[in-house]
Amino acid sequence: MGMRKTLTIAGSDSGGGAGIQADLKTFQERDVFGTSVITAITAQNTLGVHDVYPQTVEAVRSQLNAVLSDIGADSVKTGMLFSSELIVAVSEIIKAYQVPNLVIDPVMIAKGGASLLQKEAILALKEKLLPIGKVITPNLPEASELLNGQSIRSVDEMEQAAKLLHQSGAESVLIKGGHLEGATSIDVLYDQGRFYHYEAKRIDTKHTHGTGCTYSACIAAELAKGQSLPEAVSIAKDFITAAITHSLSIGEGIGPTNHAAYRHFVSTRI
Ligand SMILES: Nc1ncnc2c1ncn2[C@@H]1O[C@H](COP(=O)(O)OP(=O)(O)OP(=O)(O)O)[C@@H](O)[C@H]1O
Ligand SMILES: Cc1ncc(COP(=O)(O)O)c(N)n1
Repeated sequence: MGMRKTLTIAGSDSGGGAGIQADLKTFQERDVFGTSVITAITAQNTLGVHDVYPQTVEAVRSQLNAVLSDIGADSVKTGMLFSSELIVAVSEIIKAYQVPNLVIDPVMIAKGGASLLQKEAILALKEKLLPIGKVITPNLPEASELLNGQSIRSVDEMEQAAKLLHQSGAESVLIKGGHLEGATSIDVLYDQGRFYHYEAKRIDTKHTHGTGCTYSACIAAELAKGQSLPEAVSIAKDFITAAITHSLSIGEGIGPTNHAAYRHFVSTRI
């Protein structure tokens, strides 16, 4: 069969904890061959985003064509897409190459508050990308934004929101509960008419830079290897929980998660 391949289409985080860097580190840990298309360069560290340099549509198209015309992909994840013109270009090319297993992480705002997606791009995300995705993985503020500001404050409301996002065109929906309070952190998956809950002890740490990126990258890697979506999310939940448990105090601000933690402390199973 050969090695499975996963493509990330995302922004570069010079600080190494989120974006393209988190994705490629995760792919390596999960034993898939990682390729990348960079949508924007961020000058970023643990204290925040200093600058954002979006790439041109031509630059993004060219990278996508280079990867997909030769190497191909068994799955793909999108992270920071920044603008509606980049979303439209990415959607068209993914569709043209019929890339399977698209995981959409609808990255909108960095932990420090910097905008990673222009407000007017949300419509393009909903209309162009959502309908071709296998699963969308919003956190609570992102799910609210996609549902025109509807508040989500409990697991029941997460279930309702997941169903609504499915009705608006997403095949499956994983809403992440990292932003809820409580002793555990619960994520809700709505897949093929069923709800799945993924629960882990809430870890008391400020070092959570790149959690969403790492989680969706792991889901994409597992889908590339042929896991079902509920199983891929289950493995990714264990992977991200280990990465947060052993997160790194690097820099003065919000440190990155530890991508090697699952391999070191939980399992040698791939
Ligand atoms: N303190 C924590 N302890 C345990 N699990 C957590 C914690 N914070 C987040 N998680 C888990 O990490 C995963 C990512 O969730 P989160 O809601 O943080 O995503 P996100 O906000 O998109 O991440 P990012 O801020 O990187 O974009 C989810 O599985 C969530 O439950
Ligand atoms: C390039 C890029 N992509 C995504 C994130 C979100 O990650 P986080 O919310 O953990 O800062 C980020 N900060 N930078």
